[in-house]
Parts: sequence; structure tokens; C-alpha cells
Amino acid sequence: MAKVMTSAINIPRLNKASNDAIKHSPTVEQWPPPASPAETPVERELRLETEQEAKRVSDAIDASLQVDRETIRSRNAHIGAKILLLGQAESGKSTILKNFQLHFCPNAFHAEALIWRPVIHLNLVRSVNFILGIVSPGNSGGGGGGSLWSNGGGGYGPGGGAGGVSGYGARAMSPPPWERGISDELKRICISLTPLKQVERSLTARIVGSNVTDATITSYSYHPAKAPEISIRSSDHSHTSRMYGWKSLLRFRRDSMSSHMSLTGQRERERQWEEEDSSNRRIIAACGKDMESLWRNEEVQRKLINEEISLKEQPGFFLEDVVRIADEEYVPTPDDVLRARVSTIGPEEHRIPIEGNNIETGNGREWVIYDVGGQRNQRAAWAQFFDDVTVIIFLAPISAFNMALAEDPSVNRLADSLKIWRTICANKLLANVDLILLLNKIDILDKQLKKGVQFAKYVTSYKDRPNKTEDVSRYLLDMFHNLHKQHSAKKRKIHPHLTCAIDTKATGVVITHSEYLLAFTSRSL
Ligand SMILES: Nc1nc2c(ncn2[C@@H]2O[C@H](COP(=O)(O)OP(=O)(O)OP(=O)(O)O)[C@@H](O)[C@H]2O)c(=O)[nH]1
Ligand SMILES: [Mg+2]
Repeated sequence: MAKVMTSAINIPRLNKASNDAIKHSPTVEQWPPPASPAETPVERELRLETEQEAKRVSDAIDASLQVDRETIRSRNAHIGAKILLLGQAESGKSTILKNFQLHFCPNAFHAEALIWRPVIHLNLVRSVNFILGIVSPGNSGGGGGGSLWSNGGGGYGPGGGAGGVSGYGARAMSPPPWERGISDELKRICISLTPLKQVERSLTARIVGSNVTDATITSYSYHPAKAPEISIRSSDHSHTSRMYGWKSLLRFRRDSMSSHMSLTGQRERERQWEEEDSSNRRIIAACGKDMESLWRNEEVQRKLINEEISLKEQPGFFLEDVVRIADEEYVPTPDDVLRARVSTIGPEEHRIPIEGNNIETGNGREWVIYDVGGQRNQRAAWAQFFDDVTVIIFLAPISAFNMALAEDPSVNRLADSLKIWRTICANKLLANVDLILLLNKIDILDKQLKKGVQFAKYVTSYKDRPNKTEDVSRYLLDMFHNLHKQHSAKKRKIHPHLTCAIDTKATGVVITHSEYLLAFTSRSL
């Protein structure tokens, strides 16, 4: 008798315990039951009735198992089925990928948590160095060009251009913060946090690679009014790198960096990294209290409000948890990993094996997910996946209605998302592909609207409709729906969700939906 499998999708099935009970019942094991040698007519009739009933039950079980087998077969058909994540930069593609990894490979995800520590530390110290930059009055109003902390080409100050990792702190055009009109306490904090500039340089070299090119620097430049950006170049632009977990992502980078080195040289580099890592962690731990004091400082908060900088809503913001994260023995939680920000450069193929040791948990199966960079200069690489993909998960960060693209300040991010969506819908190669549409960052949209940011000011067609999350998201959903209807190469249903990709529970629905589509779409059968 076939085994009954568990399944994440909602299909009718027998539960394993009851099936095992049936399997081990004497009626089933000794079928048909032997006739008694001295059977009376009444006993015979009773036996026949029993046999008939048992056969009826057995047939029903077999029919049910047949349904299960079919379902399992169709589910297994997603081996080879591929998911492509699309959307502009910072839309949440890599975050959705992390959700898939956490869902299907929780053990590996937890085991690799430490890999994310330098990234989270870098996110943290960049936020701190950003604040140290804006505390300097020379930054106000006109950008970071003349700031102590700027790199001459823009800097961390609001209104300035893109800030690279190198150079800031090097050219003082104006006196440092502690020589200006700030309190003695803030001066003390600023001075005590100066070692974090070196930590940032060291972590960036470790994560981005010491062979940082101009192209890479551009890619981790960031919008001046936001927290800084970092990126990992996964491979040569023209190729897709294959990843089995994040560990391999970092290992790949290291390998490519050190391919020209001898084995001894690579070991020496590793040893240096480990030493630097310990030293960075010690410095971060020593600065923990002052980082917290900086963040809670009233002068700092006032300055941020005056400059209209909302750091809290920026990707990779960890200052609220600074005490926990600065601890020398800090191990990132899954939530931290989901909130960590690294921009993707170059397409990546991620194979996510489904953990488990027997067929019931899907041993041997894997998800193939393509994650791509969303910046404009990355989008040409998307098309190579179009003729080979089963499901596209398209992410539109709907909180970005009042933001411009980092790579082109003249383009509104919502308009950009709508434009990409229209192009994807209209693409003939994708006519048979299932589209899951995620209107993402609903949590930030909600906060913005509650803060009083008027949606209609940026999307004038919204007119005088209520400035509420529910109404705004419904309106946006209609916009995306209509574009699909007008431009889709073929009539099809789209599968929309309002999401907060850093909320693992809520994102579970999207994963189940993807499973369902991969199991039941005609393409994957
Ligand atoms: N608050 C909030 N943050 C989110 C949400 N989705 C993603 N983020 C954060 O936004 C940042 C950017 O997300 P990513 O997944 O790196 O964006 P991406 O689309 O992969 O960006 P590129 O790789 O540059 O194309 C990360 O720090 C995430 O933690 C969300 O729904 N709510
Ligand atoms: Mg990404």
C-alpha cells in the first residue's frame, strides 16, 4: 500500500497516523480472511458482509491514495520549475528569496546566520557614520560636499550626492562637529565613535571585496537622504552564479577575489580576515553604549527631523537594536537576516533543497529561484531567464510613491515600478508565465500615511480619496490590474498579494501560493 505524504498545499488526503493504523490492521494484512472450516449459514452470511464492507473501505482508501499519488506527482513536477524574482532595486526580491530559504531550509538558514553578522554590523556602523556626518552643521541644506565626513564627491549629508565607502573623514573643509555648536555630551559621543569609520572601511573591504571597481562603487552609492548601500557582486555581470545558500555567495566572492593567490596566500588572507573580524567586533562592542546614546540624543533626533530624514524606515536600519547587535557574541536572528540590506549585482541562481530525510518531506527536491539586481543597469540581464521560467514573482514597493530612483533622481519609484510591470505583462515570451504580484512594504506605506504624508500629492489621479492604507493599496492594485489587462500578451489571471516581506508569517501565504501554482499550472504538469 502506498505511503501517504504530507503536503503544504491544501489537498484532500489521509493523515499518516490513520493510514498506518489501516495498514497494520489484521483485516488488511490477512486479506481475504480465511473461512472457518465449520461455518454455519448465518456465520457465512456475516463473513461475506464483513468482507464486502472491508473491500468497500479498502477501495475507498485506494481511490483516495490514487488522488494523493496524482497530487504528489504534480507537486514533484516543480522540480525543474523556476521562479524569477523581478522588481526595481530595494523592492524586496532578495528578502523574498530569504523567506523561501527560511521556509524550506530552516536548519541551513540558522546555521548560516553568522555569515550575515558582518553585513548587519556594516549596516549598523554606516547608519552611525551617516548620523555623525549630518551632526556636522556644514552638511545642512546643501549636501555633504564640504563636510568633514564627505568624500568630496557628495558624501553622507542630505542633499549631497552619492557617498562611497572610502575617503570620508579624509578632507576636512570645515571644523569637526565637536568644534561647533553642539553639546559637550554629543561632542564626547562623536569622538568616542570615531573608530567606527575604520570599522566601516574594513567591513566594506571584507564584504564588497578589496578589488572594488568604479562600477561597484556606483552600485553601492545611495540616495543622500537614506541609509547607505552596500552590494555584493556575485559574479561576472554576464553570467549567472549558482548559489547553495548565502555561505556560497560569500565564498564565491572570496574565491573570485583570491583565485590569483596561492593556497598559502588564501589561508593567510582568511587568517587576516578572522583577526580583523574579532577586532571589529571588539570595537563595535566597546562603542555599543555610545551608539545608543547617539541615536537617543535629542539634538540628533531634532537634526534628523529638520533634514526630513527618516532613518528608521530605511533598509538595513539596526540602531533600535544596537545594544543587542553590538554584543561581541551577537548571533543574528532570522528577523535580523531578513532586514539586512545588501544590493544584488548580477543574476544569481539559488537552489533551495527542501530539507528532510524521507520522501514525505520532499527529500531530493529543490526550488530554483533566480534573484536579479533591480537597478537600471542590471535589468538587461533579466531577459535571459524569460524563456525558461514558470512563475514570476514581481515586487513593487508601494511605500516608494514619494521617492525617486537612486540611480536617476528625476524618476519616481512608483512610476518606475508601473513601467517595468507593464513591460513584463506585454512580453510575448512571458505570455504563459504565471505572475504573482507583490505590492510590498505595506508596513512602511501604512506608517507614512499615518504620519500624514498625502498620497494624492504624489499620485494626483488619486484626488480626494481617503489617505488610508486600505484605500491607497486597493487603488494601486487596480492600477497594476488595469495595466495587466491592457497590455498582457494573453488573457490570464494575476495573483496579487499585499506584503511585508520582513514578516515571515505573512510571507508564508506567498510561498504556499507559489507552491500551489507550481504544482497545478498546466506548464508544470
Ligand atoms: N519594512 C520593510 N522592509 C522591507 C520589506 N521588504 C524588504 N525590506 C527591506 O528592504 C531592503 C531591500 O530589500 P532587498 O530584498 O535587498 O531588495 P532587492 O529588491 O533585492 O534589491 P536589489 O538587490 O538592489 O535589486 C532590505 O533591507 C529588506 O530588509 C518590507 O515589506 N517592509
Ligand atoms: Mg537583491
